[in-house]
Amino acid sequence: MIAIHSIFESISGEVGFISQGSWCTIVRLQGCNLRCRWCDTKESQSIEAKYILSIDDVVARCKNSKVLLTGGEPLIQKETLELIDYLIEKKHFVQVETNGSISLPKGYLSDCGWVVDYKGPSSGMMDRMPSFEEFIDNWIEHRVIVKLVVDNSEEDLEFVFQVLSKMHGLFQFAISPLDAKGEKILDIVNFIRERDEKLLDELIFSIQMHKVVGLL
Ligand SMILES: Nc1nc2[nH]cc(C(=O)O)c2c(=O)[nH]1
Ligand code: SF4
Ligand SMILES: [Mg+2]
Repeated sequence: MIAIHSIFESISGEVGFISQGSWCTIVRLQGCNLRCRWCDTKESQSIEAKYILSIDDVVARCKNSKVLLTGGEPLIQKETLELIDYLIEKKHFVQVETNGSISLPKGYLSDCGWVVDYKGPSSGMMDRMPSFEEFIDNWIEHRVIVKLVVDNSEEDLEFVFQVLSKMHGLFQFAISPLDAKGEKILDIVNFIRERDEKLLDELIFSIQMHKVVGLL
């Protein structure tokens, strides 16, 4: 059984393995171990679930061939791995958004794409992140985009530079500015360009398309 906040159809609104702008089924899992200052899904933080469903039931409700698992934090429930495996067995393409604080069990591999946050200063959750070494060790064998949700404050910009300096070449990186429409992207581009222009080659800049168009 698995705790679910909601299952709905929407646009894949952010950077990921399901192309931004594609229609997909979104499964929002209930419960999160973090409390980011700027969380945009506070209703999914509590572990009190509206729905406790069987894995079969969740899969039956995934109408689209593309399924995006988000939260909350999907990896606080061990059943999530079972859900991923079963969706893949049923021929869905699966993308999981996870907050970066939780490691996968050793030896667990799957065909899903992972969008893994590494939380920076503005989240207030940096102390919950693993070291860069642990993070690399956990994710290096998986299909991963590392997502940095940041604003254009000096400390967030410095953080972006530190993460890219330590882990560049190992993952694809995405920068998702805190304003859904991306007005801060230009400041972030200019900052990185001044520090080390080559780092821009590894970056995807993302806005939150579902919010821009007014979808859930
Ligand atoms: N990638 C991605 N696409 C989304 N589309 C709608 C979302 C939502 O949070 O409602 C969402 C989300 O959380 N992530
Ligand atoms: S990890 Fe995600 S769901 Fe959890 S508090 Fe942070 S933004 Fe909200
Ligand atoms: Mg979201």
